[in-house]
Amino acid sequence: MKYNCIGLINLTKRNKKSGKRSIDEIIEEMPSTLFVTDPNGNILISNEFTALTIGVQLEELLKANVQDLVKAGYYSHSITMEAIQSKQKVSKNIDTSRGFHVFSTAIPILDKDGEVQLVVTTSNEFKQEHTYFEANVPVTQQINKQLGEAGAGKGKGIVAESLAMKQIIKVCNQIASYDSKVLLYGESGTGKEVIAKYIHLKSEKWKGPFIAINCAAIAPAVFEYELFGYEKGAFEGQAEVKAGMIEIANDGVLFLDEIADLPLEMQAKLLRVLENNEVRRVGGISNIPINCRVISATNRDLWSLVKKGLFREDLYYRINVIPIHIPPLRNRKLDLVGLISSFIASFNQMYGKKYVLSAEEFDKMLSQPWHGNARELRNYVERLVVTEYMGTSQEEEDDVADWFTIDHFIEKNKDQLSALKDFTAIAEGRYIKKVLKDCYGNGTEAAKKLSVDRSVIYRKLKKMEEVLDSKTL
Ligand SMILES: Nc1ncnc2c1ncn2[C@@H]1O[C@H](COP(=O)(O)OP(=O)(O)OP(=O)(O)O)[C@@H](O)[C@H]1O
Repeated sequence: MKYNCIGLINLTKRNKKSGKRSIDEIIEEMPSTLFVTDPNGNILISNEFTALTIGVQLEELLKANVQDLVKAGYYSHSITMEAIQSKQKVSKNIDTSRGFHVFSTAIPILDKDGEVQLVVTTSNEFKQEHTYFEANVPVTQQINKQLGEAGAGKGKGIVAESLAMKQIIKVCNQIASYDSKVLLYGESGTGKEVIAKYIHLKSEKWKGPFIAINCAAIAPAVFEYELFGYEKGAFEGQAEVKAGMIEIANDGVLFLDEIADLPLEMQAKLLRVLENNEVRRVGGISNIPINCRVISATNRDLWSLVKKGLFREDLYYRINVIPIHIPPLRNRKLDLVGLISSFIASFNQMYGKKYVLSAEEFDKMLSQPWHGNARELRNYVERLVVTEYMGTSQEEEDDVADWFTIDHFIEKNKDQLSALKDFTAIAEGRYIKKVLKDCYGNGTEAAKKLSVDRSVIYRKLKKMEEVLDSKTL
C-alpha cells in the first residue's frame, strides 16, 4: 500500500530528470484544485492553485490532513473523508473560507483487497459569490478598466490571463476593502509590487499614498531614521524634523518589500509599531497614531528563516494574515503571452517604433524559462524593440548583448559623460545588473558573489539610474 503512494511521488521525480514535463510540473500548472491523500486524509500531493483558493502556503498544505482543514474552517466539509469511508466516488459543492463555491469530486483508488490506497480529489468549476469578470472580454482589459476608474489610470498595464493570476486578482478584490495585512510570496520579478499596487488601488485607501520600502536596500544604520523619522537633535548636528516612511504612509499603503532582509533588531521595532498602531520618531517623546495598510513581500521562504532564528516568529504571524503566492512566469504561459504583447506595445509607443514579432521569435520566447520572470522578460522585450533585432544563434545573441556593453555605451555617449564618477557609477551598475541576471535576480546570492552587502547593490543600481536620468541617455 505504502509502495504505491511512494511510487506515484517517485514518478514525479523521475520524469523531472528526463527533462520532459514531469507530473510535478503538470500538477503545478493545473488550473484546478487537487489533493491526493493517503487513506487517513494526509495530503501527499497538491498544487499552488489549491493553496491559493484557501489562502495558505503550499508547503503548509502538504503537511496538513484534510480533516484539519475543515476544522480550521478552510472548507465547509471534506468529501475526501466521505470517499474514504464510503469507498465510492463522491461529488459535491464545497464552500471555501475565501468565499468560493467549488464543485469537487473525490475518487478513491482501491487495492486488490478493496481497501483505499489513495484518494484523488479535484475541483475545476469555480463560482464566486460576486461575479467579477465578464465573459468574452479579456480579463486584463477588465482589470485595467477598473483600475483606471479607481485610481486615475495609475495601475494600467497589469496582465492577468492565466488562471492562477485571475485567481490572485479575485482574492485581491475580496480582501481589498479590509485592512488585513497581506504577505506576497514569489520569485524576484513575478509582480509582487504590481499586485501590492493593485490592492492599494482597489482599496478604500486608494487616495492615500503608496509608500514602498525596499528593506534590502536601506543600510541598517539609517533604517530607524528612514522608517520612524526623527525629531530635532535626535543625533549630533541634526536640526531638522523628518517624518518617517511609516508616518508618510498614513491613510495609504506601506509596502515592505524584501521583508526577509529586515535586520532582527528592526524586526522587533517594527513589530511594536504594528502591534500598537503608533510610531515614535527617533528622539521624540510622543507617539503618532498610524493608519496604513501593511503589505509585505518576499522572495524567500520566510518560515524557514523563522525556524533558523533569522526572522521573528511573532512578526511572521503579524504580517502573514493573508498570504498570496505569485507563481513564476514559467508556470503562467497565458500571462507570458499577454506580457509579451503588452510590453511590445508599450515599448513601441515609448520609442516610436513599429516592432513586430515573427512566429519563430514568439515561439522562442515561449520556450524560455524566464528565471528573472516578468522583469527579465520586460528588459528583453525592451532590448528587442530598441535594437529591432533578435538573434537566433549564440553568436547573434552575443551581438545583441554587445549592444549593451560598456564600450558601446561609452562610445555612444562620450560627449555627455565626462566625469569619472559617472562612468564609475554606470560601470558598477552594469556589472551588478549582469551578476544579478546570472543569479536570476536573487539579490542575496548576487551580493555574496560581489562580496558586498545587499544594500550596496541597490544603492549602486539607484546611483546608476540617477546618472542615466540626469544625462537623459
Ligand atoms: N502581471 C503583470 N502585468 C504587467 N506587468 C508586470 C506584471 N508582473 C510583473 N510586471 C512587470 O515586471 C516588472 C517586475 O515586477 P515587480 O517589480 O512587481 O516584481 P517583484 O516581484 O516585486 O520583484 P522583486 O522581488 O524583485 O521586488 C515590472 O516592470 C512590472 O511592471
